[in-house]
This record gives sequence, structure tokens and C-alpha cells, in this order.
Amino acid sequence: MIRVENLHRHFGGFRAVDGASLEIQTGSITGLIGPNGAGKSTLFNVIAGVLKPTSGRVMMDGEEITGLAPHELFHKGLLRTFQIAHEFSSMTVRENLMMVPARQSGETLWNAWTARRRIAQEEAELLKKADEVLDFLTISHLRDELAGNLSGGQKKLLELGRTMMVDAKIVFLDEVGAGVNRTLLNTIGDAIVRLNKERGYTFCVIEHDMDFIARLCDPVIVMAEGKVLAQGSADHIMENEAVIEAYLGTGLKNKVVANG
Ligand SMILES: Nc1ncnc2c1ncn2[C@@H]1O[C@H](COP(=O)(O)OP(=O)(O)OP(=O)(O)O)[C@@H](O)[C@H]1O
Repeated sequence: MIRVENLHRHFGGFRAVDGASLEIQTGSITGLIGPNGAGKSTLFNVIAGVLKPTSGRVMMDGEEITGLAPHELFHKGLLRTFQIAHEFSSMTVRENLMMVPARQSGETLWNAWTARRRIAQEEAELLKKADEVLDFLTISHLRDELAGNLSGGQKKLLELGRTMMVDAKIVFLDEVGAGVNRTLLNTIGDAIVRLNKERGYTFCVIEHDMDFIARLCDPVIVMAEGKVLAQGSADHIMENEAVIEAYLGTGLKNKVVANG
């Protein structure tokens, strides 16, 4: 479980995160929504060690992780996808997956001289794992494609695949749906649900597409002006007056009206 306690992140005098407290339960797919500028990405960045908090604490399974560097969190199984999202565009999809695991024996010259057999074995295992991941994500046909040629949605799937190469425990996904067509978004949604159910991944997902959030996430946490405004099921959230007020003039309000 991730517990965020009274977190602040200020930029000069501006309070982007202004006393946010929330919990992300192990095994959940938690949605994080809120109007533009609510502080969602800043909160993610603080949890994931990309930004230091001004004050407050972040706990992971009872252990304080406030201010740990991204690579330290990575080794604890906490990933924010963009930490590993920047694909190597001139490498193939499969090679991109094989780049992820840390501390391969082949990394040092000494090992290269003394442990060729071990390196070959590790590479064979990595290759097998990469192919399993591609199969799981239903993108085996893209194995030999250069990552730079993938569509935005396919790159998002590759991001998810890279989390699978390191057996992440909790993954923070920032706007997975941005610029992704509906069919591919459904594929991404299916992959998230299967990773959650079959592999025990916990997810925290920022997304503006309410259909996507409603289909995947429970609970949904709403942020506004740097604070947590409400929390509950997607249906519950969409009926909440304070939430509708915060979203006035935006897509969620239109959706609420359309549903109502
Ligand atoms: N490095 C920065 N310096 C100054 N202000 C910043 C910085 N990063 C974010 N902000 C401000 O903090 C506020 C919260 O930004 P943040 O990106 O966290 O919001 P968000 O909820 O993720 O928004 P969106 O949904 O539009 O991505 C915004 O007003 C933004 O302009």
C-alpha cells in the first residue's frame, strides 16, 4: 500500500500540491482524476522520486520512501512509466524490452571475459521473457519493428511491457490514453486489468477519459487545487456535487449531464 500523508509541493509561492493525503491499496487499480492543473502529475512526480516534496510523507508498505531517487524506488518495484518510457527508437521492440532488466552480467568487461556462458544463458532467458511479454500484450507481430515506428498507443503498450520485464509491483501511469485511438486504448485497458488480476500489479492511473477510468478503476480519487476533493467508485464520483463543480465546463460535467 502507498500512503501519502499531507503532501505539499510548492513552486515558488504556488501550491501545486497543497496538503494531499490518500492511499493506494495493494491490488487496486486506483484512478486519479481532476481538472487541468489540479496537481496530479506533480503528486505522481513526488511519489515516484522525480520531485522532492516541500513537506509531507510517502509510505510504501509501512516504510517511508519520501524523497527516494527513482532508481531506488525502481528496485522496490515502484515505477512511474515515463522513467522507462523513452523507447530507443532505432532498436526493435524486442530489443527495447531486453534493455530493461538491471545488473546483467554482460555489463562489465571483466564479466564479458570470464562468464560468457552465463551471459549467453541470461540473454536466452531475457529473449524468452521478452517474447512472453509480447505475447501477453498481443503485440508479438511487432517484435522486429523499430520502436520509433510504433504508434503512440503501441508505445504505451511497450511501456507496460517494460514494467513486466522487471516484475513491477506498483505502476503509476500518467495519461495512458492521450492521443491513443479507442481500439488501442481498449487493448491497453485489457492489459492493465490482466496485469492486475493475473500478475498482482497495483496501478495508479491518471487519465482524462472518464469511460476508461470508469471501466478500470475502483476507487477513483479526485484532486482539485492540489488537494483530494473526493474518493469513491466512478459512479459515486460522477454524482458528487463538489466534483461536478470542480469540473464545470469540462468533459466530466458533460458526461454527468448526458448520463443524468
Ligand atoms: N516545474 C513547475 N514549475 C512551476 N509550476 C509548475 C511546475 N510543474 C507544475 N506546475 C504547476 O502546478 C500546477 C499543477 O500541475 P500538474 O501538472 O501537476 O497538474 P495536473 O493535474 O497533472 O494537470 P493536467 O491534467 O493538465 O496534466 C499547474 O498549475 C502547473 O502549471
